Amino acid sequence: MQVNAVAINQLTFAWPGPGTWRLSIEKLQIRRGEQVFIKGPSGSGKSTLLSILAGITAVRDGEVWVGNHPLHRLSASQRDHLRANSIGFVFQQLNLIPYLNLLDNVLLPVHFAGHSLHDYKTRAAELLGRLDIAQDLFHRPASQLSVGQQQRVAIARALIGKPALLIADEPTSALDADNRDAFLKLLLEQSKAVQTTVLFVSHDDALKQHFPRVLSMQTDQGNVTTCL
Ligand SMILES: Nc1ncnc2c1ncn2[C@@H]1O[C@H](COP(=O)(O)OP(=O)(O)OP(=O)(O)O)[C@@H](O)[C@H]1O
Repeated sequence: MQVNAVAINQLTFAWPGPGTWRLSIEKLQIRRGEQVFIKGPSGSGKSTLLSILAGITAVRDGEVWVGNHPLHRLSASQRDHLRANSIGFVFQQLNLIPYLNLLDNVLLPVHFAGHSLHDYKTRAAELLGRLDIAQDLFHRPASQLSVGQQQRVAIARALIGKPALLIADEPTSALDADNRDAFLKLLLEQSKAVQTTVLFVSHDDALKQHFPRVLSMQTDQGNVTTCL
């Protein structure tokens, strides 16, 4: 049976507090291996949706599945476990640890997931090689890398555990057009190589041409966002 990478049914979400904004998604299915561009104006709920899918924000109304894991039924610690084992992240601030060397940065998610680092060292080196990072850089602190190299290390780090899902939140917004396209190409190629489903959020409409599927977050006059 084909299991979706993401399935949402009858989800309604509101942040606690006085705000009127709501997220309402009746049905959304993303197949394994799909590469999806998520767009929407500021405040439309893109980060909220990613936070729900990453299991950081809990849902009470509706169903949210990541693979065959029902996030709506999991405890906070079960969601932490799922996040550490099944989800990779790339953000605009690449969040490399400047004083750790490049290999150790790539291996961080393995460490957090509680796996043996030894088992992943070869894979980290292979991944960095595919991303065109020379071996003599592996033991340099991340702070000594160029921005382009840091981006490639961030891709390697996000994919080291072959996560089911890669969440990319505005990772290209600080880049010029050439760097942006190169980064995106590598991210999509390498995700495909490990069959990771990609959810890529950006304000930049020009990027949607790189993605087979586009989801649009739209907010109506009643301040309710849905995802089409
Ligand atoms: N932690 C929070 N607590 C309360 N309200 C929040 C919180 N985070 C976001 N919101 C509100 O939820 C709504 C959706 O915000 P969200 O950050 O998800 O939008 P976004 O599309 O990611 O915006 P941007 O593109 O500016 O990052 C907004 O009305 C915002 O003010």
